[in-house]
Amino acid sequence: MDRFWGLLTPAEHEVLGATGAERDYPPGSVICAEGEITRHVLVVRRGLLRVTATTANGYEKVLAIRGSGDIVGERSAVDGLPRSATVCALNAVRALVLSAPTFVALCQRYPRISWAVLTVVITRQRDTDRQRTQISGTATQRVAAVLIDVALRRGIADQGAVSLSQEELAGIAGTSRESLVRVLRSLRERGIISTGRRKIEIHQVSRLHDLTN
Ligand SMILES: Nc1ncnc2c1ncn2[C@@H]1O[C@@H]2COP(=O)(O)O[C@H]2[C@H]1O
Repeated sequence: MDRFWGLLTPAEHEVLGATGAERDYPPGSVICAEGEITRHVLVVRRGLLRVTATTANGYEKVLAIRGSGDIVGERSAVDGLPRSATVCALNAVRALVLSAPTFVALCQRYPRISWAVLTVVITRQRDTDRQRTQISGTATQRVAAVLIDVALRRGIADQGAVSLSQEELAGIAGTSRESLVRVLRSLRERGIISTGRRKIEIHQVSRLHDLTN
Protein backbone atom coordinates (compact mmCIF):
# COMPACT_ATOMS: atom_id res chain seq x y z
CA MET A 1 0.00 0.00 0.00
CA ASP A 2 1.33 3.43 -0.97
CA ARG A 3 1.04 5.11 2.37
CA PHE A 4 3.11 8.23 2.91
CA TRP A 5 5.11 6.95 5.90
CA GLY A 6 5.83 3.62 4.20
CA LEU A 7 7.41 5.40 1.22
CA LEU A 8 10.10 7.01 3.36
CA THR A 9 13.39 5.75 4.75
CA PRO A 10 14.23 5.54 8.48
CA ALA A 11 16.43 8.65 8.05
CA GLU A 12 13.46 10.57 6.61
CA HIS A 13 11.24 9.29 9.45
CA GLU A 14 13.77 10.76 11.86
CA VAL A 15 13.74 14.13 10.10
CA LEU A 16 9.94 14.27 10.22
CA GLY A 17 9.84 13.05 13.83
CA ALA A 18 12.36 15.69 14.89
CA THR A 19 10.48 18.56 13.23
CA GLY A 20 6.91 17.55 14.12
CA ALA A 21 5.13 16.99 17.42
CA GLU A 22 3.23 13.82 18.39
CA ARG A 23 -0.35 14.58 19.40
CA ASP A 24 -3.28 12.48 20.64
CA TYR A 25 -6.84 13.06 19.46
CA PRO A 26 -9.71 11.43 21.36
CA PRO A 27 -12.44 9.60 19.39
CA GLY A 28 -14.83 12.06 17.73
CA SER A 29 -12.48 15.04 17.81
CA VAL A 30 -12.49 17.29 14.76
CA ILE A 31 -8.97 17.67 13.42
CA CYS A 32 -9.94 20.24 10.81
CA ALA A 33 -13.26 21.50 9.47
CA GLU A 34 -14.18 22.06 5.83
CA GLY A 35 -13.79 25.73 4.86
CA GLU A 36 -11.68 26.78 7.84
CA ILE A 37 -8.28 28.36 7.45
CA THR A 38 -5.82 26.17 9.28
CA ARG A 39 -2.73 24.73 7.66
CA HIS A 40 -1.13 22.05 9.82
CA VAL A 41 -0.34 18.66 8.30
CA LEU A 42 -0.81 15.33 10.06
CA VAL A 43 0.84 11.98 9.57
CA VAL A 44 -1.34 9.34 11.23
CA ARG A 45 0.65 7.08 13.54
CA ARG A 46 -2.27 5.15 15.06
CA GLY A 47 -6.08 5.07 14.68
CA LEU A 48 -8.53 5.98 11.94
CA LEU A 49 -9.70 9.29 10.50
CA ARG A 50 -12.87 9.99 8.57
CA VAL A 51 -12.72 12.57 5.77
CA THR A 52 -16.07 14.14 4.85
CA ALA A 53 -17.28 17.00 2.67
CA THR A 54 -20.63 18.68 2.21
CA THR A 55 -22.49 18.01 -1.05
CA ALA A 56 -24.46 20.68 -2.95
CA ASN A 57 -27.69 19.54 -1.25
CA GLY A 58 -26.17 19.76 2.23
CA TYR A 59 -25.56 16.04 2.73
CA GLU A 60 -22.29 15.07 4.43
CA LYS A 61 -20.47 12.62 2.21
CA VAL A 62 -17.69 10.39 3.46
CA LEU A 63 -14.77 10.77 1.04
CA ALA A 64 -12.28 8.46 2.67
CA ILE A 65 -11.16 6.65 5.79
CA ARG A 66 -7.49 7.24 6.55
CA GLY A 67 -5.27 5.26 8.88
CA SER A 68 -1.78 4.63 10.10
CA GLY A 69 0.91 6.02 7.77
CA ASP A 70 -1.44 8.34 5.86
CA ILE A 71 -0.85 12.05 5.43
CA VAL A 72 -3.76 14.47 5.90
CA GLY A 73 -4.05 18.25 5.48
CA GLU A 74 -1.44 18.57 2.75
CA ARG A 75 -3.75 20.50 0.41
CA SER A 76 -4.13 23.66 2.51
CA ALA A 77 -0.45 23.54 3.44
CA VAL A 78 0.50 23.55 -0.24
CA ASP A 79 -2.10 25.85 -1.86
CA GLY A 80 -2.99 28.01 1.17
CA LEU A 81 -6.73 27.63 0.48
CA PRO A 82 -9.35 26.76 3.13
CA ARG A 83 -9.70 23.11 4.16
CA SER A 84 -11.27 21.02 1.41
CA ALA A 85 -12.88 18.57 3.85
CA THR A 86 -13.64 17.88 7.49
CA VAL A 87 -11.35 15.35 9.14
CA CYS A 88 -12.38 13.73 12.40
CA ALA A 89 -11.03 10.93 14.57
CA LEU A 90 -13.07 7.71 14.39
CA ASN A 91 -11.23 6.23 17.37
CA ALA A 92 -8.20 7.21 19.48
CA VAL A 93 -5.75 8.75 17.04
CA ARG A 94 -2.09 9.57 17.47
CA ALA A 95 -0.52 11.74 14.81
CA LEU A 96 2.66 13.56 14.01
CA VAL A 97 1.68 17.21 13.49
CA LEU A 98 3.74 19.63 11.38
CA SER A 99 3.05 23.30 10.80
CA ALA A 100 2.57 24.24 7.13
CA PRO A 101 5.83 26.25 6.88
CA THR A 102 7.76 23.33 8.39
CA PHE A 103 6.11 20.86 6.00
CA VAL A 104 6.78 23.06 2.97
CA ALA A 105 10.41 23.62 4.02
CA LEU A 106 10.91 19.85 4.43
CA CYS A 107 9.43 19.20 0.98
CA GLN A 108 11.76 21.78 -0.55
CA ARG A 109 14.81 20.43 1.20
CA TYR A 110 14.10 16.70 0.78
CA PRO A 111 12.92 15.80 -2.75
CA ARG A 112 12.11 12.25 -1.62
CA ILE A 113 9.55 13.61 0.87
CA SER A 114 7.96 15.69 -1.93
CA TRP A 115 7.98 12.59 -4.12
CA ALA A 116 6.15 10.61 -1.40
CA VAL A 117 3.52 13.35 -1.12
CA LEU A 118 3.12 13.34 -4.90
CA THR A 119 2.77 9.55 -4.95
CA VAL A 120 0.06 9.66 -2.28
CA VAL A 121 -1.86 12.41 -4.07
CA ILE A 122 -1.69 10.49 -7.36
CA THR A 123 -2.86 7.28 -5.68
CA ARG A 124 -5.84 9.15 -4.19
CA GLN A 125 -6.66 10.55 -7.60
CA ARG A 126 -6.68 7.06 -9.07
CA ASP A 127 -8.87 5.78 -6.20
CA THR A 128 -11.32 8.62 -6.77
CA ASP A 129 -11.50 7.86 -10.48
CA ARG A 130 -12.00 4.16 -9.75
CA GLN A 131 -14.79 4.95 -7.28
CA ARG A 132 -16.45 7.15 -9.89
CA THR A 133 -16.41 4.39 -12.46
CA GLN A 134 -17.43 1.73 -9.93
CA ILE A 135 -20.48 3.78 -9.04
CA SER A 136 -22.19 2.05 -11.97
CA GLY A 137 -21.81 -1.35 -10.27
CA THR A 138 -24.59 -2.88 -8.20
CA ALA A 139 -25.06 -1.76 -4.59
CA THR A 140 -23.69 -5.14 -3.46
CA GLN A 141 -20.55 -4.71 -5.57
CA ARG A 142 -19.94 -1.20 -4.22
CA VAL A 143 -20.49 -2.20 -0.58
CA ALA A 144 -18.23 -5.24 -1.04
CA ALA A 145 -15.54 -3.02 -2.61
CA VAL A 146 -15.65 -0.58 0.32
CA LEU A 147 -15.47 -3.39 2.89
CA ILE A 148 -12.48 -4.91 1.06
CA ASP A 149 -10.77 -1.50 1.02
CA VAL A 150 -11.33 -0.89 4.74
CA ALA A 151 -10.24 -4.46 5.56
CA LEU A 152 -7.05 -3.91 3.54
CA ARG A 153 -6.30 -0.67 5.37
CA ARG A 154 -6.86 -2.39 8.73
CA GLY A 155 -4.51 -5.24 7.79
CA ILE A 156 -7.33 -7.81 7.85
CA ALA A 157 -6.35 -10.77 5.69
CA ASP A 158 -9.61 -12.71 5.68
CA GLN A 159 -11.40 -12.23 8.98
CA GLY A 160 -11.73 -9.33 11.40
CA ALA A 161 -13.86 -6.46 12.64
CA VAL A 162 -14.03 -2.94 11.18
CA SER A 163 -15.62 -0.02 12.99
CA LEU A 164 -17.87 1.70 10.50
CA SER A 165 -21.42 2.97 10.93
CA GLN A 166 -24.08 2.18 8.33
CA GLU A 167 -24.26 5.90 7.53
CA GLU A 168 -20.53 6.03 6.80
CA LEU A 169 -20.65 2.84 4.73
CA ALA A 170 -23.62 4.12 2.70
CA GLY A 171 -21.81 7.43 2.12
CA ILE A 172 -18.60 5.81 0.85
CA ALA A 173 -20.39 3.19 -1.25
CA GLY A 174 -22.79 5.77 -2.71
CA THR A 175 -25.94 3.80 -1.77
CA SER A 176 -29.11 4.83 0.03
CA ARG A 177 -29.54 3.62 3.63
CA GLU A 178 -32.42 1.38 2.52
CA SER A 179 -30.40 -0.36 -0.15
CA LEU A 180 -27.44 -0.70 2.24
CA VAL A 181 -29.69 -2.40 4.81
CA ARG A 182 -30.78 -4.89 2.12
CA VAL A 183 -27.18 -5.59 1.05
CA LEU A 184 -25.99 -6.09 4.64
CA ARG A 185 -28.90 -8.44 5.36
CA SER A 186 -28.03 -10.51 2.31
CA LEU A 187 -24.31 -10.62 3.27
CA ARG A 188 -25.28 -11.69 6.82
CA GLU A 189 -27.58 -14.43 5.53
CA ARG A 190 -24.74 -15.76 3.38
CA GLY A 191 -22.42 -15.85 6.41
CA ILE A 192 -19.97 -13.33 4.89
CA ILE A 193 -20.38 -10.74 7.65
CA SER A 194 -22.13 -10.12 10.94
CA THR A 195 -23.06 -6.65 12.15
CA GLY A 196 -23.08 -4.84 15.48
CA ARG A 197 -23.39 -1.23 16.56
CA ARG A 198 -20.92 0.79 14.46
CA LYS A 199 -19.13 -2.47 13.77
CA ILE A 200 -18.99 -4.97 10.94
CA GLU A 201 -17.34 -8.31 11.48
CA ILE A 202 -16.03 -9.64 8.20
CA HIS A 203 -15.86 -13.44 8.17
CA GLN A 204 -14.44 -13.92 4.69
CA VAL A 205 -12.80 -11.11 2.73
CA SER A 206 -12.23 -13.64 -0.09
CA ARG A 207 -16.01 -14.03 -0.58
CA LEU A 208 -16.37 -10.25 -0.75
CA HIS A 209 -13.85 -10.33 -3.61
CA ASP A 210 -16.01 -12.91 -5.40
CA LEU A 211 -18.96 -10.51 -5.20
CA THR A 212 -17.12 -7.64 -6.88
CA ASN A 213 -16.48 -9.64 -10.08
N1 LIG B 1 -11.07 12.56 -1.43
C1 LIG B 1 -10.16 12.58 -0.46
N2 LIG B 1 -9.48 11.46 -0.14
C2 LIG B 1 -8.59 11.47 0.86
N3 LIG B 1 -8.27 12.53 1.59
C3 LIG B 1 -8.91 13.67 1.30
C4 LIG B 1 -9.88 13.76 0.27
N4 LIG B 1 -10.33 15.02 0.24
C5 LIG B 1 -9.68 15.70 1.20
N5 LIG B 1 -8.82 14.89 1.84
C6 LIG B 1 -7.92 15.22 2.95
O1 LIG B 1 -8.67 16.01 3.87
C7 LIG B 1 -7.89 17.16 4.13
C8 LIG B 1 -8.67 18.38 4.56
O2 LIG B 1 -7.74 19.44 4.68
P1 LIG B 1 -6.86 19.83 3.38
O3 LIG B 1 -7.77 20.38 2.36
O4 LIG B 1 -5.72 20.66 3.83
O5 LIG B 1 -6.27 18.43 2.91
C9 LIG B 1 -7.24 17.42 2.77
C10 LIG B 1 -6.75 16.04 2.43
O6 LIG B 1 -5.60 15.69 3.17
